[in-house]
Amino acid sequence: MTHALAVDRMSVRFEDFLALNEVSLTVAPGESFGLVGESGSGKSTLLRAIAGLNAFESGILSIDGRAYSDASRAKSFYRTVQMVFQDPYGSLHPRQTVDRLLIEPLLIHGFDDVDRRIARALDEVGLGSGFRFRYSHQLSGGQRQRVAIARALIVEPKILLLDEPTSALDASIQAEILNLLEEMRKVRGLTFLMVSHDLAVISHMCDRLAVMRGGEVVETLTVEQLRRREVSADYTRQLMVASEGFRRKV
Ligand SMILES: Nc1ncnc2c1ncn2[C@@H]1O[C@H](COP(=O)(O)OP(=O)(O)OP(=O)(O)O)[C@@H](O)[C@H]1O
Repeated sequence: MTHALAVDRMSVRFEDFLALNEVSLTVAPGESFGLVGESGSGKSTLLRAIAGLNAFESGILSIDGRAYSDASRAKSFYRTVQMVFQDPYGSLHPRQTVDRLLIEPLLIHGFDDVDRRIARALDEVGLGSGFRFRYSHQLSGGQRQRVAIARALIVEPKILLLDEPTSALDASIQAEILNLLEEMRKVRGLTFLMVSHDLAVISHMCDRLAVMRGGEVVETLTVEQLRRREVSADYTRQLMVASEGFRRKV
């Protein structure tokens, strides 16, 4: 089977600092794969390197069996792979209308039938056409993240890279956005690679996960193994205890 996404011994260096050290993982078509680990462990760096936002100094990235060896990405790459960032306030220009934000990727990728696609995208993310000519700064955090998801999905990608897509949102809104993403994945048969610091979110959303520490993958396991506590690395156990301790306090 061809993997939707495969990373083979990928390393990323920022000057003297090795932020990613020979990281390997594979994600099957339609799978949802999680990345967890303490702050600074390299989760975002991995996503950004896949998206071409950071160069990687060695290793191979394959998407649908096609290999990429550096940061250069053809436009067609972004029709297949889209990224949704943590902070919808930072990722969407505040002085642009929703219409403009959605039209841009359609024009870049040469789509026609723009009006119909925008209407459909807004319906799909639960906003509706009433939002089309609103400015991004007039929207709530949850509404902005819906626009960011619509913007990513409007070019009909196969893979979504999700970098803490709900952690900047209120707890009540987080579940709505996670449910929307899960619904989109099912309806469109998408593949997810998703970063979260929250093991409960990963366990709800993902099939498998990799635990990262210090720029390396400590272990890869299924969510079922995580639930049954069949983990082999002490570090994964520490993460589980930390997240349960936090949950008991709230
Ligand atoms: N552009 C950069 N220049 C220099 N160092 C960087 C750069 N981007 C990330 N780093 C460093 O690389 C390491 C990994 O950062 P990264 O953002 O990938 O961690 P993370 O696991 O996503 O953390 P968090 O959960 O806090 O977002 C950190 O030590 C960070 O300071």
